[in-house]
Amino acid sequence: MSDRSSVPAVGTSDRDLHAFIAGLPKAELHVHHVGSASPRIVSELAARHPDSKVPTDPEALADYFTFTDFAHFIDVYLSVVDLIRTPEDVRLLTFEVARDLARQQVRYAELTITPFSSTRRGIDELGFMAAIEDARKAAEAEFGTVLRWCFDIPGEAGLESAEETARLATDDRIRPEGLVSFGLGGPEIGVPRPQFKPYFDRAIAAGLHSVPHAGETTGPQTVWDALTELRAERIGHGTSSAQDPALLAHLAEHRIPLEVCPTSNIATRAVRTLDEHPIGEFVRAGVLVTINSDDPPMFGTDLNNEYAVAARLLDLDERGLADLAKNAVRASFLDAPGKSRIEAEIDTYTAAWLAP
Ligand SMILES: Nc1ncnc2c1ncn2[C@@H]1O[C@H](CCC(=O)c2cccc(C(=O)O)c2)[C@@H](O)[C@H]1O
Ligand SMILES: [Zn+2]
Repeated sequence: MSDRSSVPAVGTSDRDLHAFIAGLPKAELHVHHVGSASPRIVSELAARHPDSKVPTDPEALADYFTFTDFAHFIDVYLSVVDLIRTPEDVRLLTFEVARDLARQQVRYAELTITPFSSTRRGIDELGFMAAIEDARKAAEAEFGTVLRWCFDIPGEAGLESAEETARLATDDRIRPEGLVSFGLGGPEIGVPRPQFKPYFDRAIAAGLHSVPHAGETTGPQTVWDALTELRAERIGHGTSSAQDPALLAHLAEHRIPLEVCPTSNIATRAVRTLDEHPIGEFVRAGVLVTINSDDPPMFGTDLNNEYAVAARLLDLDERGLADLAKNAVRASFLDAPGKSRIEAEIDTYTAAWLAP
């Protein structure tokens, strides 16, 4: 544990809370595969494919990852998608993302992957699936971090992308063993959720959980649509739910967790400032909140920093942070023994930290 001898005995300094967070065992439920490519991974991929417009120098990359709005973010995101061209690129990305998660004491992560974006760029579908599975098994063996997949439809790419994603997620000859859920991402404006109902129905019938993004860049009706049409079990972001008290009450009553990604919402300009973030309203309404990082290097954050942001916005101490970490474990699609194991680890870690 860290050196805590120089901090006051009463209360907790920010430095102490950061150290607590850094060692806290965590689950990450909302993080995108390509959006997790660190500057180191981006540089390595860009060096493999020097014709790309993505800068390799970390300082230039920080500038490149400054977004004017959500549409600009998606443009930049797709330029990084363009760097992933072979199954070996996919394997490298996946394994290195797991390494970055493990360093933050993430024990379990559901990684959102958009296979359509890779197969339409010419990567062989079976090669793609073999690459993520190979990385998943190697990462679990080397780091002890368990990875699971959410395949998401990039909604703006149209129903063709929905059909392709549903096919890849439900065909027993193709779907990877680590797949647990089915999602929907990308811009929401002009991409109504109900049109994706048949694809979610197929995925749910194949045993997958429904976890669409909704209410990130449009109003609460999108969240209602995700619940009623797509049978969402968790909501990606759900930020605009705060505008609808009946929706908040519904989320609380039905124990539908929100995957909150505070820094992402500022970086994409979905929310103006952190102080205006509705996370406090969610908690006060009794909604189960989980803390996530979305596209951490692109937003200049990581999961530990998101917990620190949450601690500030919700005025949490160590016990409050441990409860948040347990929320994510409970809201995950990990099996019951796996959940109990991580929850026990969180309790043991917190008790040892707080012991006099
Ligand atoms: N905060 C976020 N909120 C929402 N989504 C986010 C977020 N972060 C990352 N994503 C990812 O962005 C993808 C978008 C990809 C997309 O729209 C698109 C459109 C047209 C063509 C193609 C193509 O591949 O040719 C792709 C989503 O599928 C999702 O996985
Ligand atoms: Zn997302």
